[in-house]
Amino acid sequence: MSTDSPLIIALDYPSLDAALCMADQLDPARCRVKVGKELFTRSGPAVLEALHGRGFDVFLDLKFHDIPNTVASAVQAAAEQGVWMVNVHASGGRKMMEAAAKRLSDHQLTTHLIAVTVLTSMQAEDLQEAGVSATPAEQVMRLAALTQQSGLGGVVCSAQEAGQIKAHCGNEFLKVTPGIRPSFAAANDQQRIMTPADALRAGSTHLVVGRPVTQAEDPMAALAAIEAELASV
Ligand SMILES: O=C(O)c1cc(=O)[nH]c(=O)n1[C@@H]1O[C@H](COP(=O)(O)O)[C@@H](O)[C@H]1O
Repeated sequence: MSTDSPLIIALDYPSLDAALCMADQLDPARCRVKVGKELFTRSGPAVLEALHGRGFDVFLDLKFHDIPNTVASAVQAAAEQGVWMVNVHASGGRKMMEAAAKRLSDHQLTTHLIAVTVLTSMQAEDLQEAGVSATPAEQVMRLAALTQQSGLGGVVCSAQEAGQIKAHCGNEFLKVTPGIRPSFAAANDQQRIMTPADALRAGSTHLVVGRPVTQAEDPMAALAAIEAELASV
């Protein structure tokens, strides 16, 4: 099943059971789900099978970053398990991204391949410490352009950069934005944040939401509040 909703719920849980407990409250017609490093490392591919069996589109968020052949093979392995979307780190460079994109097209695999630009938990001083003198916005734009030139279909960025990416890379290029924080939620470890409605207005094509829903006292009420906010855009 696919959905028109831009929402992707991050199932950041320490076990398959906990993730499926949340998934069973969600509706695949109203959102997609994301499987990240903790859950996948604990559960393995079983979680993908379980979520696909429940009708969800799955974003496998393992942020591959390695030599071109290794990343291409990992992306192929993900796509062959039927995931809707998979990601790599754009800072792995053009050759790595081109190899991954080529591997999917050589095997007629239609999984969306996107690249993380600058993590939403980072701000200017974090980049400087890592030897990058550009501002987060400049670095995101540089990596988004490189991602598009390398043949990928979109990026992970913060919603604060989505508008500029839309202007330079077009409407079709996906802007998947974590760091979404409704007014009722805490920022946690996120730095470059935006509310759901503002993120959609800014040009995000997909909104990744984790703790504001999964750690809420009433997750379904939190999700409904976010949906109501998005309906007003
Ligand atoms: O690739 C990602 O999904 C990602 C990239 C990024 O820059 N920032 C980011 O937060 N994420 C993921 O998005 C989710 C955000 O979760 P919350 O902060 O709980 O809403 C987590 O699963 C992160 O791993």
